[in-house]
Amino acid sequence: MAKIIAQDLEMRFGDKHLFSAAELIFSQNQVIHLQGDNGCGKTTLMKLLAGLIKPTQGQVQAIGYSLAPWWRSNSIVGKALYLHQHPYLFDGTVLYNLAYAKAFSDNDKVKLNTRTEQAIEMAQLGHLLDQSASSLSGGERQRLAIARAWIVEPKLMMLDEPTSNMDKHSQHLVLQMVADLKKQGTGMIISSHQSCMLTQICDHVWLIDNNKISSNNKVPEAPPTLAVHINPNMLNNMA
Ligand SMILES: Nc1ncnc2c1ncn2[C@@H]1O[C@H](COP(=O)(O)OP(=O)(O)OP(=O)(O)O)[C@@H](O)[C@H]1O
Repeated sequence: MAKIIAQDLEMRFGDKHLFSAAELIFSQNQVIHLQGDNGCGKTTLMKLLAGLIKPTQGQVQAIGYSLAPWWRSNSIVGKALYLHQHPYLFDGTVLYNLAYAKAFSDNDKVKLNTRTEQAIEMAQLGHLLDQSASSLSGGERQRLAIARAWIVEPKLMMLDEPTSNMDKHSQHLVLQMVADLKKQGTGMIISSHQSCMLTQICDHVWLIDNNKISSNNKVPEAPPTLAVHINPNMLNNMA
C-alpha cells in the first residue's frame, strides 16, 4: 500500500514556526480533511508531502512505490499528486490537457481512452474540448484539473481548497469524481477551512492549530438539509 510518512517534522519560515509533528502517515484508502485557520500552513504541509519543498527538520519518505529512477534525486517528488487551488494547466486546449495526463499513467491505451471519455462526461467538459485551457473560468479549471487526475487514478492525491472557485453544480461534479477515486482506494487530503460537499466524504481530520498537527477520526457530518418551503395556502386547504 502506498504511503507518505513524515517523521520529526518541523517547518519554519525564518522566525515563524508553522508546525511540528512527531509522525504523520498519509496512506491509500484514507480521505483526510485538512483543517486550520488561514495562514496556519495547510498548503505548506501538502507541498512538503508532495516533495515540492523541504521541511526545516525531519524526514518525509514514500513507501509502496517502485524505486525512483537514478536521475530523480528527490524520491518523494511525483508520488502524491498535489492540485493547487489555482491549478497548473498546460498551454493548449482542454483536450490536450486531458490527453497529456495519459503519459503519467501505467494503464493501457484502451483503458486510458475509455477513462478520458468518462472523465469528459463526468466533468461536463464536452463543449469545452477545443477551447484554450488558459481561457477557462476558475471553476472550469478546477474541473479540468480533477478530471485529469481522475484519468490517471493516482495512489495519493492532495486537493488544496478545491471548492474555492466552484459553484454548487461544479462542486457536485467534482464530488462524483472524488467519491469514485475514494472507492478505488486513492488516498486523499482535502484542505478546506470550511465544511463543504467534498469534506463530507472524509473519514479523518488533520487539524493544524497552535503550531501542532493533530490527527483524529472524523465525526460524520449531517447530510445537507433540504430547505422545504410550505405554501400556507396549502395548509389552509388541508384543514
Ligand atoms: N516561501 C515562503 N516564504 C516565507 N513565508 C511563507 C512561504 N510560504 C508560505 N509562507 C507563510 O507561511 C504561512 C502559511 O502559509 P500557507 O499558504 O501554508 O497557509 P494556509 O494554511 O494554506 O493558508 P490559507 O488557508 O490562507 O490558504 C503564511 O503566513 C505564509 O505567508
